[in-house]
Amino acid sequence: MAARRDDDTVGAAECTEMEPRLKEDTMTADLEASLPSGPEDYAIRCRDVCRSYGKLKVLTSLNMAVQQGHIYGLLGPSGCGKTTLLKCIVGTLKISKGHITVLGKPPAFPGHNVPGRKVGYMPQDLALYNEFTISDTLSFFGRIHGLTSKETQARMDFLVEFLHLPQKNSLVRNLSGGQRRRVSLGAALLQNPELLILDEPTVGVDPVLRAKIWQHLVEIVKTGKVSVIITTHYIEEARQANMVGLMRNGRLLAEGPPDAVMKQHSATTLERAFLQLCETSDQVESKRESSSLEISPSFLSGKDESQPILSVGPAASDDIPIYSADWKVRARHVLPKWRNIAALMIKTLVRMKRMPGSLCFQFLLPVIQISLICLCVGGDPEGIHIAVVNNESSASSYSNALLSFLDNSSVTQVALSHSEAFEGIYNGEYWGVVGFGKNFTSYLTKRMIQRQVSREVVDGGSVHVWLDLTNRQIALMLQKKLHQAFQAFVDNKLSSMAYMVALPIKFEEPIYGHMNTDFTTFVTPGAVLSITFYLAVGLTALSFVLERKEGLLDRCWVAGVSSLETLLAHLFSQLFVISVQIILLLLFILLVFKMPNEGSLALVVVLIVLQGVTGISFGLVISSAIDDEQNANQAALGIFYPNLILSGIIWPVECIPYPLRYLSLALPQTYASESLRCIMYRGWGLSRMMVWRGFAVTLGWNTFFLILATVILKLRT
Ligand SMILES: Nc1ncnc2c1ncn2[C@@H]1O[C@H](COP(=O)(O)OP(=O)(O)OP(=O)(O)O)[C@@H](O)[C@H]1O
Repeated sequence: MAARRDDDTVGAAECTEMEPRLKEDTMTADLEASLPSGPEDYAIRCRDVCRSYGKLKVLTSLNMAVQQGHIYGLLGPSGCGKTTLLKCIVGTLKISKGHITVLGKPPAFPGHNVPGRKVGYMPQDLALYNEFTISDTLSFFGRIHGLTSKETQARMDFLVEFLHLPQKNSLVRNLSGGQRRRVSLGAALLQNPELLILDEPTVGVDPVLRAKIWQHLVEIVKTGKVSVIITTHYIEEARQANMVGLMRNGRLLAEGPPDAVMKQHSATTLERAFLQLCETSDQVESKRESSSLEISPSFLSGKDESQPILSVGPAASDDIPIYSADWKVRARHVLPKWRNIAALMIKTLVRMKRMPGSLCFQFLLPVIQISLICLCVGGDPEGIHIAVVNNESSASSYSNALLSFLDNSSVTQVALSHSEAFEGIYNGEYWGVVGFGKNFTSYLTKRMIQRQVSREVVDGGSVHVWLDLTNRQIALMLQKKLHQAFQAFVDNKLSSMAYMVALPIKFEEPIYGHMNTDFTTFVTPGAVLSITFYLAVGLTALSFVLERKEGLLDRCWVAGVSSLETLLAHLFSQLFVISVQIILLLLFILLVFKMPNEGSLALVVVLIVLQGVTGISFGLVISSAIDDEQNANQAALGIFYPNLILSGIIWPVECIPYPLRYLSLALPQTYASESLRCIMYRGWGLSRMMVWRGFAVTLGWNTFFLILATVILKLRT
């Protein structure tokens, strides 16, 4: 550890430097603290640090120095900016102005383990995974810090005893508020960090344990290798700190050893000294406001405000060194660490294991959805009532013969008189009226065997149909069923001579597909992609939102996990879920619903998996960009319907008018659905443009979404 000097005069000298700025409050500091000799002796140095939330200035030109091997108590009223300052120090918040060094380098400097193993951070929020046990929690952070399981176990045993934690296998969600705070403190202490940053660690902790925690902090800093910065609302407990910084309205009012601060204000308690400082500060403020014309320009400069009334820290104007790292270190810093990815993946899997109901639901949901689509969409309507007005009375008439060929499962015939039939269709009771004239049999026979017949014979020998066309699918089905019944009737009556009454258009065997291909066959490939995509969006859209809200994202970041590692870990663990979903989906559509697959099953699987990855990536974009669950849900849901409609999944793209069609073609599922249909129904491979472009578009969207999510996450942490 670098040498420190004990010098009572330095602080006084530095205070003297400030005299012109705060003449009326001249305070001769009687400082007993050992002062550092060089910049490397400071665990933390903040110079001219500014930070705002929108228009709200939270930190204004703040200067602070935490010496190596010291406990620094950061005190101040609620809302004065303590948490904001700590977040700036650990690098989870960016400062708008100024300079911060932590353990000798700026936070997040390449190759510097801050954030990382060197810092133990206990945020104000609990930032714990509720589904974890105490043991899971400490093991998770142990893995991230690269501790061996033996080391983690040893530290865990110590911390459980030291912090009076319950059984290691107790679930965090079942612990009391105070117990959770202690687990959170344990996670910060786990890897024996060089710098401990503790945001109100003693809230909700009983006085005995509070004293024990302070005793532990005092002990660990004794080695000189560990420094601690701690915020607390219990001002008096900070007397055990080597230094205290009293903060108000985003700046330090005073910084010095607790005894010196108390002596300065002839106060018997630190709390009293703090109150006096606040009063003095208020008086200075009001004096400055009332006699602003008499005050020297230097008083008015922003820098004055930044200087604590009592200070032992270095002058803010010290030269700021330029830090550099060679390209290898930079490259290593950017590259994701598999250790962290593995730790995060294990974390997700453990959480899944702890929620088996939710996991089963996730696995079964796609199967339920595709089953509903196959069962309910695209099939022929059944039990459709039609009114039959048959003016022929003979049982052997052609009308009766023809009606006997009508598919009874789809069409229910109701024999009625002409007036009843039309009254029924007008009342919405029937979807159609089928009428036969009284000479239908004789006229039809004439039509079939005579070369030339009158219009009256043609008309009388025709089946007359009046349809309710308000439901196109039902009307189309009735037309199809009547044509099929007539064809079957002709085949039956004329057998080999049936060709004589055939239409002059002949549909040969289809090149691809089957004569009786239904709408379900068209919908299913697109539906499979759409289900996979949206379930993946749903799985990930909230992942960061909740973690960010609970402070978990920040905590992991301070532990040294990068944005890219977080993204990749989410991607890989969700891949496991979507793989199971896809296997179940395929089993159902191919084996249960017997959808044809003429092409390569491997291509089918790869395309569906890639669409799942696109969904995950898109979910990650939502999750990175949006803070609030409701907004994230709305974004995921809001995009669902337009995408479904525009992707040609439920209706052909060819029906979409220009220029909307260009938008449709650019969407992730339009070409992909077409590609999947080509593979499954035409048996095509990757050499066909219609197949490979589905893969290309999907890969393009994957890359775009992943880069976008990484950039957003990086910018926001
Ligand atoms: N994300 C945010 N967006 C907008 N304002 C914020 C945000 N976080 C904090 N603030 C505001 O910044 C100010 C300082 O907040 P901060 O949490 O740093 O205070 P604090 O001193 O830690 O308070 P406490 O002791 O109550 O935790 C407060 O006025 C707070 O409302």
